[in-house]
Amino acid sequence: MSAESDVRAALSSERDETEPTTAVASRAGNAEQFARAQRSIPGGVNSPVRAFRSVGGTPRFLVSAQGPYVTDSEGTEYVDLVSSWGPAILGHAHPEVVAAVQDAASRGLSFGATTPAETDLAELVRARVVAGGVHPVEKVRLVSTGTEATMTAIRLARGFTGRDLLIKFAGHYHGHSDSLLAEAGSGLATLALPASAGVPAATAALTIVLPYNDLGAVRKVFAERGNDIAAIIVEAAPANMGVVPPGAGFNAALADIAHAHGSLLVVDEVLTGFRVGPAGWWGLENSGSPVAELHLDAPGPVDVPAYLPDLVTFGKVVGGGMPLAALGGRADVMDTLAPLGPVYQAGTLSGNPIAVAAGLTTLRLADAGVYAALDATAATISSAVSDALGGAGVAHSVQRAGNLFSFTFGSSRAPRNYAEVQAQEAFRYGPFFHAMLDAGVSLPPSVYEAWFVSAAHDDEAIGRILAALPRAAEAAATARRPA
Ligand SMILES: Cc1ncc(COP(=O)(O)O)c(C=O)c1O
Ligand SMILES: NCC(=O)CCC(=O)O
Repeated sequence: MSAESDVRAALSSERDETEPTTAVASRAGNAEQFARAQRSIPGGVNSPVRAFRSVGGTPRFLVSAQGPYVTDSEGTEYVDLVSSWGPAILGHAHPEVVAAVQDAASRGLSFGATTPAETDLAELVRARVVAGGVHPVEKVRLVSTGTEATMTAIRLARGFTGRDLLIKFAGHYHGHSDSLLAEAGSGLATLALPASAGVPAATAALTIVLPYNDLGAVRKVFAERGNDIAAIIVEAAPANMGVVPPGAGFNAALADIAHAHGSLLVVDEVLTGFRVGPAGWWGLENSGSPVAELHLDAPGPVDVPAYLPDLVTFGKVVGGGMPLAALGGRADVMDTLAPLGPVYQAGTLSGNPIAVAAGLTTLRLADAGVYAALDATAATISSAVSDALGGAGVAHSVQRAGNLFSFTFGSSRAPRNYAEVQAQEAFRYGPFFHAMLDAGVSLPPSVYEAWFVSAAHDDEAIGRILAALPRAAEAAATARRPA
């Protein structure tokens, strides 16, 4: 008997009767997997957005992913429009990224010490975030999740300004730290949770939630409490209540208002950063791109004033599919972080060498051709979905922010804030989603999430999506409002 089979025998003698072996487990179907997962994991998921709660049915248990496809434990392949919620811009398991990860792993999984490669990544982030020769990201710190990046950014803003109040916008999601969960988008929107239990009232009271795209509301709060406000935090282009692009000049006005009161502007590019363009949404807004394409509400090209964020947060693409995120910004603010300054932030796995290798390789590969492919694929798919819905008589609007897009049902008027998003006929999405899934296309399991394309979505993958649309649109058309 080999040592391995000894260990297996010992383990199986301790195993409870219902617990399958790994070999059986990986062959079991999705329903069986879900039942098993729910016995050991709350709700069977490690992040609520995976739970299919708003669309119903059984989550697919994925075992592999390659290019534009994911494969579940039943061996069914799906064209993937979740892309790991954003990171997979090159498609899944890009060979060069996998090779970089394997190479890094062979040299050690984690050192808990400084490495040359993490400086390479910090330099690359600084260099890429540029418009008109201006680099707003002067210094960078690497962390492991987007949640940590925004949590650290607001602590830093509070420490730097010596003020406690924060402004966030309804429907924006910045991860799950206590200060940022009020009226948050993403899974809280999907589950219709106004906030999270467990956040102390005293903490929640320091976050002022305002309606999005409403500068009057921002000006009013600053007029009343401007001297106590540490920062405004805003999704660069919101994509966690579906996609709701900022009105023309909105972000620039936020910067002006904050700066006029000695507050900071924290622009959250965890989702948009290095996905919507090489320099993120800030880069698009400030690089002379045709503004009408960015701000769908604008009648034509608009002269959007340039603005500078004080802090910017990154996640998802910057880690190339590994747990890595970052915050960066003004050197004087960033240097308030320990060990130089009094604001503490740390992490056993911060700047993990394998994650850094994945992020560096992904960013190096994400060239102009990749962004052109993402934009073209997003345009093709979003127009085709809109045509199919229109053909089936489903009133809807398409929202786009660069290559991010989503749809709202029930009206052709594009929503501009969370209240307008919530007023839609969300019940049409579940049947639409399941018709797509049955046809082998995996969409985000919530109407409140953006769709994510990759540069690996080729004609074959796009063809499969287009072929699935007529029946899905029909399913949306015939959906009935729940009693
Ligand atoms: C805009 C934004 N900020 C922050 C986060 C939190 O990132 P993470 O899930 O890595 O904690 C997300 C997504 O999850 C996001 O979309
Ligand atoms: N747009 C929503 C997310 O990216 C969140 C992913 C997660 O919380 O698992």
